[in-house]
Amino acid sequence: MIKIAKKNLVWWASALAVIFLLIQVACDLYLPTITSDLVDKGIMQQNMHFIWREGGLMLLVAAVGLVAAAGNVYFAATQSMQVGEKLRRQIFSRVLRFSSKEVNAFGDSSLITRSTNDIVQIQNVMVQVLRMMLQSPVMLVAACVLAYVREPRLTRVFLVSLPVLAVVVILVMYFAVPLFKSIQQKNDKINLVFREGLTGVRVIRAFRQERREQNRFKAANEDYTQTGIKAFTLVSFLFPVMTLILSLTNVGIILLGSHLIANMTMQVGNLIAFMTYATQIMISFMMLSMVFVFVPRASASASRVNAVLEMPISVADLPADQQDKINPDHPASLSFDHVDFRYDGAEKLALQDLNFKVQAGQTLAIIGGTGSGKSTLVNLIPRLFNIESGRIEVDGQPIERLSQHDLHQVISITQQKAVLFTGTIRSNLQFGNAQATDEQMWHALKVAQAADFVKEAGGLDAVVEQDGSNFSGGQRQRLAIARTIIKPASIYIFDDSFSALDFKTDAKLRLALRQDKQIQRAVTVIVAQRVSTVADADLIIVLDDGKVVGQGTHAELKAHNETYQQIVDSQIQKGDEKRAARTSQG
Ligand SMILES: Nc1ncnc2c1ncn2[C@@H]1O[C@H](COP(=O)(O)OP(=O)(O)OP(=O)(O)O)[C@@H](O)[C@H]1O
Repeated sequence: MIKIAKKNLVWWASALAVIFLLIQVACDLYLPTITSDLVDKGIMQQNMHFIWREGGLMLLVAAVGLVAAAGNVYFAATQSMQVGEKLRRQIFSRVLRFSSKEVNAFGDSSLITRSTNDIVQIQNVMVQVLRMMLQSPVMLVAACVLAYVREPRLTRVFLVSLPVLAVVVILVMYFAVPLFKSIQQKNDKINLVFREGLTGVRVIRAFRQERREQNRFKAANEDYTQTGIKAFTLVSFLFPVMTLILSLTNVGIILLGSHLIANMTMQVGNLIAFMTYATQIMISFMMLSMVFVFVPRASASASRVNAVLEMPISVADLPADQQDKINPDHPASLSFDHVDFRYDGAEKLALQDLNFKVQAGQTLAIIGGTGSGKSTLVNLIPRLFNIESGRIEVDGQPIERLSQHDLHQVISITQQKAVLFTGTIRSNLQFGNAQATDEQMWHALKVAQAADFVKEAGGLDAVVEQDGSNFSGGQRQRLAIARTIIKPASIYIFDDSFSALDFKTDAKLRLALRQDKQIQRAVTVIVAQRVSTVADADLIIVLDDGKVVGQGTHAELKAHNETYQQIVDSQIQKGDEKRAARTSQG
C-alpha cells in the first residue's frame, strides 16, 4: 500500500489535503472552547456584547472549518481517483506485455478483478487515509489533551470507557479482517464462472448444462455473499456498541459533572465543552477502528495489484543499447536453426530440432495432426515464447537481438482464432495499417475474399460487434486475413486461417495472395490441416508430436514421406487433389 502511495500520489496535492485537514481539525477543536466561554461568560453573566462577539467568532471558525473540510475532500478525492487511473493504466500496459505464461499465472478473471475491484478498494482507502486516518489520531490526541486541560477530574470516566471500546474494536477486527481479505479471492471466483458462462453460452445451451452452470455460479455467489454478510455484520455490530459506550460515557460525565457543579467546583460551560470533547474522542476512536478494518482489506488488494505490476516479463527485450535493428533493405527471410522449444514446466519438448530456411517470395507450409506443434511453431516467429536452444532469424537478424516492437513491425499474423475488435471494418483494418487508404482496404478485402460480404454489410463503415459476433466464423477469418494483408510486413503468417473457408474460397484466396505484389516480396507461412491448402507451397514441413517427420515439396513428400502419404490418402479422394491444383492456378 505504501509502495503504491509513494509511486502514485502527487506530493503537493496530498500535502494540501493534509494542511486543509489540520485546519479543519483545529477549527473543530476550537469550537467547544468558544461554546464554553459563550455559556460561562456570556449567557451566565448576561453579557450581550460578549455573546454577539463570541457568536460571530463561532460562525467564522465554523465557516473556515467548512471550507477546509471541502478543500480536504476535494484533494483527497481527486488524488485517490488519479491513483486509480494510474494503476489501471499501468496494469493494462503491463498485461499487454505479458506472455501467456504470465497471464496463466494469474488467470484472466483475476487480472480483471485486480484491475477493477482491487483498485477501487485501494482508491477508497486512499480517500480514507487522506481524510479519516490522519484526522482521527490528531483529533483523538488533541481532544484528550484539551479535555484533560479543561477538567482533569472528568477524564476518570475515560479510564473505564476507552479500554472497553478498545477491547470491542480489537475483537471485531480479529474476526473481520481475514473475512475482508478472502472476499477479494471469492470475487475472482465469481468473475471466473461468470466469464466462462458468457464466453461458453452457446456450448452450455447446446449441452443443456444451464442448470449445472447456474449451480456453479450460485455456489460462488453464495460463498462471496455469505463472507460479505459475515464481515459486514461484524463491522455493523461496532456502531451500536460504540454508540452505547458513548452514551454511557456521557451519562458518566453528566453524573460526575453535575456533582462537581453542585459543589460549585466546576462551571456549566466546562461540562458542555467536556462533553463535546468526549464525543470527538469517541468518534475519532470509531473512525480509526474503521480505518483499521478497511486498510488490511485494501493492503490485500494492493499486494494483488503489485503482484501484477512486479511480475517479471519472461519474454524481455535486450537493453536498448545492445539491440540490433532490422535492415529495411535486407530481403525478407525466415530461418530456424536447430530450434528446440519447451512450454514452461513441461517435461517434454513441444518442438524439437527445427531446421529450415525460406526466402522472399516463398511459401512455407506446416502440416500435421492435432497437437503436433503447428501453432507453437508459428508463435515462436513473433517471439511469443522464448526458445530453449537454437536460433531463429527474421530478415537475417536473430529475433532475440531485436526489440519486440521492431520484430512485430515486420511480422503480420492471423491467429488460429480470428479476433476482431468492437468498432467498424475500417477500424479493424486500421489495426493492421493506420494509414491505409480506402483503396488499399478494398484491395486487402478483395484478396481475402471478403469484399462481397463487406459491401453487403454496408461497406468499410459497417459495424463490427464485440468479438465480431455479427459475422460468421468464415467471414471473421476473412476479415482477420484482410487485416493481416494490409499491414506491410516481411513475414505473413496464417495460422490455420483457411480452415473455416470452403474449398473453393480457400483456393481463390491463396491464388490472390500469390498474385499480390506486397506478398510476393515477403515470406508466407501457412499452417493448415488440409493437403489442398499446402500443396503448392515451396516448402512443406510435416510435424508429428513436435518433431519434423518430413520436409520438402508436395511432390517430394508424396513420393517419399510415409506420414504425408497417409495424410494425403486420408484427405484427397475423388479427384480433389487435381481440382485443388486447377482452382489455385486460376
Ligand atoms: N500454453 C501452453 N502450455 C503448455 N502446453 C501447450 C501450450 N499450448 C500448447 N501446448 C501443447 O503443445 C502441443 C502443441 O500444441 P499446438 O497448439 O502447437 O498444436 P497444433 O499442431 O497447432 O494443434 P491444432 O491443429 O489442434 O491447433 C500440444 O501437446 C499442446 O498440448
